[in-house]
Amino acid sequence: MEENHLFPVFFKLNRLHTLVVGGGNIGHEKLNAMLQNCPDANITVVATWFLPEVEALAQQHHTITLIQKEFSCGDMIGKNLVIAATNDKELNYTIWEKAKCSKVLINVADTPELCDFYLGSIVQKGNLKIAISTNGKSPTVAKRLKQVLQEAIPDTLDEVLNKLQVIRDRLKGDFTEKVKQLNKITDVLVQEKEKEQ
Ligand SMILES: C[C@@]1(CC(=O)O)C2=NC(=C\c3[nH]c(c(CCC(=O)O)c3CC(=O)O)Cc3[nH]c(c(CC(=O)O)c3CCC(=O)O)/C=C3\N/C(=C\2)[C@@H](CCC(=O)O)[C@]3(C)CC(=O)O)/[C@H]1CCC(=O)O
Ligand SMILES: NC(=O)c1ccc[n+]([C@@H]2O[C@H](COP(=O)([O-])OP(=O)(O)OC[C@H]3O[C@@H](n4cnc5c(N)ncnc54)[C@H](O)[C@@H]3O)[C@@H](O)[C@H]2O)c1
Repeated sequence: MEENHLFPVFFKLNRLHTLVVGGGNIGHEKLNAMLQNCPDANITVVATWFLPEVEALAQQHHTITLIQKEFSCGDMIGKNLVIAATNDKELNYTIWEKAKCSKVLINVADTPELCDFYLGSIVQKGNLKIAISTNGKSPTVAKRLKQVLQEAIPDTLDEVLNKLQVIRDRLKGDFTEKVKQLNKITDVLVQEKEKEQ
């Protein structure tokens, strides 16, 4: 079976500065995805025009800056991540070239081969977050799987996480002993599943 070699990480987008080039459908989709995960994400959107939905997001989130203009190399200065989401493939390629020169990580929405990272489909339940990737094979399947997992994971799991955090903070002993105790307490989570089988 083919393998997915992507390595998932969870970025703190309020501590980074992201540039999105393009404020149309895809710019909006990517902006929305970031804000649903991190409402105070620090994002600058550069585009020649913006969808009203993008303008509305900028109104709701004061950490979003919209700059109406054509992309220029200077836009890359001080950015950590870039998403190229214009409808101009050549321009997206130029943005990729500039990102490479500046050593900035880039996602080129219309060209997976040029992407340093993909956005995942995200399941959210309180403190729990699961990121899904299909290796770029089918974002639609990623979305469907997200819906299935969103339903299947009980809301009470967040209470479990909070209680475990209290226990974790109270546990005494050295690191190995703590890990042993936490594994013992949470053993029931896997035992229940084994009983069903
Ligand atoms: C997960 C999600 C995150 C997000 O964007 O928030 C995401 N795409 C989502 C939706 C979605 N995207 C597309 C459709 C239409 C149906 C279809 O094609 O299936 C739908 C479904 C819909 O909208 O219902 C079209 C599409 N997408 C890409 C291309 C380019 C290409 O493949 O060449 C094209 C064709 C453009 C064209 O044909 O013109 C590329 C990428 N899309 C990815 C992520 C990355 C791979 C993720 C993975 O590994 O699975 C990757 C590689 C790069 C990236 O964008 O980061 C989000 C789920 C939303 C949710 O969870 O609700
Ligand atoms: N990755 C994905 O999930 C995904 C999904 C569907 C489509 N796509 C691809 O994404 C691309 C964008 O599609 P769209 O529907 O958002 O297009 P769109 O026409 O809705 O928006 C294009 C945006 O690019 C901006 N733009 C164009 N030239 C510019 C310039 N010189 N400087 C600054 N901004 C400029 C426009 O101002 C506009 O905001 C398409 O190539 C499409 O194939 C990707």
